[in-house]
Parts: sequence; C-alpha cells; structure tokens
Amino acid sequence: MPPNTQQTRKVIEVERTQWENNIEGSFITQEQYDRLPEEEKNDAFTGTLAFGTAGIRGKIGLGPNRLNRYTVEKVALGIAHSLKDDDDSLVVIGYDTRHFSPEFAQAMTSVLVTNNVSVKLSKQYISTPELSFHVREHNADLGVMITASHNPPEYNGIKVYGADGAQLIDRPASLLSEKINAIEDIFNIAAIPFEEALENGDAGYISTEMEELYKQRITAFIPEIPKSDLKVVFTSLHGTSVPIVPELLDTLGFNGYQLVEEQCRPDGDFPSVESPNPENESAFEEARTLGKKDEADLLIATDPDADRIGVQVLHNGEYVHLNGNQLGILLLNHRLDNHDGPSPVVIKSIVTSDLGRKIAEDKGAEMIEVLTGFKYIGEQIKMLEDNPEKQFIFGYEESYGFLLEPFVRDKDAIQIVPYLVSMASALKNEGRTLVDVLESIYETYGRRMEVLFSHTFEGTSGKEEINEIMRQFRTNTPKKLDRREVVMSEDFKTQTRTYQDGRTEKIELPQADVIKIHFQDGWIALRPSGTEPKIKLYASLDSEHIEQEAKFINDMIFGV
Ligand SMILES: O=P([O-])(O)O[C@H]1O[C@H](COP(=O)(O)O)[C@@H](O)[C@H](O)[C@H]1O
Ligand SMILES: [Mg+2]
Repeated sequence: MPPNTQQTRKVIEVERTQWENNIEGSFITQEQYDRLPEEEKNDAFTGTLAFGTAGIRGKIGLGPNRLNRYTVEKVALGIAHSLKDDDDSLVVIGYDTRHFSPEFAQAMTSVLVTNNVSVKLSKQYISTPELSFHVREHNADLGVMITASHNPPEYNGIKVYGADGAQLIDRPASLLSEKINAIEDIFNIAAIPFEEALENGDAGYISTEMEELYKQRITAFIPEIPKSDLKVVFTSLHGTSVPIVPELLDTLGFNGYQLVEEQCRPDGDFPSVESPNPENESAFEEARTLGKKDEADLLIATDPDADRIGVQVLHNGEYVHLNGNQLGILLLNHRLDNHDGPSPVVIKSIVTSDLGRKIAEDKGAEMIEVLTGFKYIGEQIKMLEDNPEKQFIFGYEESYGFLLEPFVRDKDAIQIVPYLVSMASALKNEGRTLVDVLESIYETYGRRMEVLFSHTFEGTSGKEEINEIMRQFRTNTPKKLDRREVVMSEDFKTQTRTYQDGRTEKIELPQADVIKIHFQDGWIALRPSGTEPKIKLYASLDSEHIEQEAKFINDMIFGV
C-alpha cells in the first residue's frame, strides 16, 4: 500500500466495509473473497478501474478496483449519461468466452435499457472485430466488448467503441471517464431484469443476417485460395474464433485444415495453455504436436477475443515462430504487391519495426506512425475516409495486431486467417514458405530483429515501481548503450526529440509515457503497458546476436 494519510486510509476502510456488506449481488461469492490474501484485498480497494491502451481491464473481484457487477453497472450508467442528449441512442454489446463475460454483458444491457438506451447484444460469444463491425453496421452510437483479450483467466475488461467502430481515443475516453467517476452510489444503480429488457423490445439480439454479413465481407475481399496440398492447424486458444474461422475456410473451399479440438472449446480457464497469447511460443504447443503428426505447413493461433493472430511456419523441417513484426511485413509486402487503386496508406505504431516503413515507401505507399493502441490506427482510417485520392490498405502493430479491410476498425485476426492461408497456399505450389519470403524481404531491405522484454509489477506498489523505472530512465537517458552510440532520443511524454548534437524538435503526437532511443542500426523503447501490470522493453536492431545484446540492455536498465 502507498503511504496513505490516516484520513484516506479511513475512507478506504469505510468503503471496504460497505463493499463487504454488498457482496451478495456482486457476482463474487463470499468464499472467493475470503480466499484472497490481504494484499490482494488492499489493492482491490485502492483506486478505481481506469481506461488504458484498450479500454478498462482488471481482475475480477470485489472492490472499486476490480471487475464485478457494481463496477460494470457504474460504467454502463456512465455510458448512458454520456449519451443522454440523444433520445434514440443505440449501444451494441458483445462478449467473449471469459468468466462472467455474459453476466457483465447482461448487467450492462439492463442498466442501459433502464436509462432509455436501446441495446443490441450478441446472442453468443463473439470476437472483438465482429463487435467493431456490428457497431458500424447498426449505426450505433457506441459499442462495448466485454473481454480482457489474452490476459490471464482472473482478468476481464470493457473495450468501448465509438460510432466509427474504433475504440475510444483519449479525449472521448476521458469525457466518458468523467461521467463514470461522477457516479457515487454504485450499490443502488437502477436496472430492470435482463429478460424484461428483452421482452419489452428495448434490448434485442444481433441478427443471424448481420453475423453472416461480416463473413460475406471477408469472403468478398479474399482472393480465391489457390488449390494446393497446404496443411494448416488452427487453434482458437479456447476463445471466440471458432466456429467462425472454420466456417470461413469451408466457404472459401479450403479443406486442408485441422482444429486443435481440445483448445477449440470455449473455456474461460484457458486450461490447455500457459497463456492464451499467440505472442508466446508456448501457446502453440498443442498445435505443434498435432502439426508434427502429418507435417502441417502452418500453425495458426488467435487470442481469446480473436483480434491477435500468431503463426508458426514449417521451414526446413522445423516450426519457425514469426513475431508480430515479421508477420506484419509479410502481409504488408503481399498487400502492396497486389494493390491496384488510389495512393496506398499504411499505418503502424511507434514501437513497430521501421522495416515496414522501408517496404511501404519503396513500393509507393505513405506510412503513418501512431502511438501504441489500435484505436489510433482506427482514428487515422477515419481521417482518410474523406480523401478519395488515398486508400487505407494496412494497419499493424508488433503486438500481433493486423487489419487489411476497414469494414472493421480494430485489429482483426479473423480476416487475416484466410488471407494468410491464401498466401501460403500459392507459395506451397511454388515450393516456398513464408519464411523464404521473409528472407528475401530481408535481403532487399536489410535485416531487423526484434526482442520484447516484459517485467511484471503487480498492484499499486508495482505501478509506483514502474513509474520510478520510467523516471530514472527519463532523467538519465543514456548517450551510449553497450557498443552503440545513441544518435537520437525521443521522449513522448515531453514530446521532445533530441539529436546527438543537442538540437531538439517537437514530436507531433499526443503525449504518452514512452522513451525511444535510436542507434545507427535500430532502436529500443521503454513504456509501461496499458493493459497489464507490466513495463515493456522493445528492441529492434540489425544484429545477429539480438537475444544477447537486447538482454544486456535489459539487464542494464532493470539492474539485473
Ligand atoms: O490486448 P489487446 O489484444 O486488446 O491489444 C491491446 O493491447 C496491446 C498492447 O498494449 P499494451 O502494450 O499497452 O499492453 C495494444 O498494442 C493494442 O493496440 C491494444 O488493442
Ligand atoms: Mg485480443
């Protein structure tokens, strides 16, 4: 616990007693609560949930700093208040396969409907990209996706979308936060029962036709999957991409795939994986076992809300795990080679490798860079809508997030699967793999290797430790790291770019807690995660020994 004054400690204690008295109805059982260590309980009553990189994310549990019925209802009422001026407001809600996701979605529906907001809700679990699609297609005022993406099972979260189908960026998110934070009596928020909301017609389910429409949009833009003997193993990591992905592959006439059956069962415990995050090679263990049996060419995994996608490629008899940058440049390269239309625009985040920029510019595309968070890519796509001379063709992040077609305004792993299968199938007929293409890209544009280190610091004290590491790095930004001279450094918090000769200039991006330092052959960046209690060190260098070199830098910064 941080050094609270006696008074604030007292407030927390009173509040805690209030919460404990209201445990019934919170969705959390007394037994679950009692089982928690005191430290966890303290954290649950210190502070409140807040918007991060991708909406609100936190552990499920009792207390203002946890996800439970009351905190979800509070967000719902805040949303209703933010829409108040509009008489016929509509909110579209989706939810994933996590614990309490359907319950939270229904609780949210009840509060919204009670406050004269109509709701369209998904009848079963759906993916994040589908939710974004439905917000747009329904001309809704707002969208809500109940998910904590790939976080561990004890987490859940609320992603909030604007009318364009992209997640709320800073200004609208802080306006909404003001409405949410203004709500005081969170134990007595009025809400009619969910069934009643359905019966009186203020809430309804998203129609099957609409669900089909999303699939049609995908099959319409995917080039035919060339016939080949390509073999694919697919896993949804217990999330939302099954049955939709196999349905799409069937429609496109591709039957060379197998599912990791056990992992394609929706389950909020994610029992068969260490972490349901396709960034981690361990998420592919089951897929690899199955793949090895009949030499599958491609292993594909999506995260639980199916906005992230990871791939392993069989190359010279071994499965090679592609990182988000590598998969990104493969998709980008292919997309640009097949583009025929207005001047193409590509968007990537500042912590994504520069190789994408080289490829894009070489092939005549404009590259826009944004802060971390796919919402900023969504913002740029919207700005491009009014310009008939430019066309958004690809948005991506190193964190395994990609978007080709903007009928969705968040990263969309589902539209990527058939596109990638189509690419790999054509290559198979030429006796090549995605790794061969990657190698030829490196030959043309130069090699870049990437490594990401994440360090976990839990709770309120963890947050302070992370802030302290950032502060230290900010005040003592190195001029040299290992054998590398720093040629330029960027502090996105002060929006200042500083060159080696002392010259400075303003960074034209919103403020963000990120420090990036550049060398002749690449860069490293340090930033706190906005979705997990972690600090992230990104390295993107032209180095054969990236693992050791980045580890050295990591150990220097983190004092290992
Ligand atoms: O977790 P997801 O798949 O919703 O993805 C979310 O988090 C990622 C990691 O963010 P951070 O580094 O702040 O944790 C972001 O890159 C992404 O834009 C965002 O949508
Ligand atoms: Mg996700």
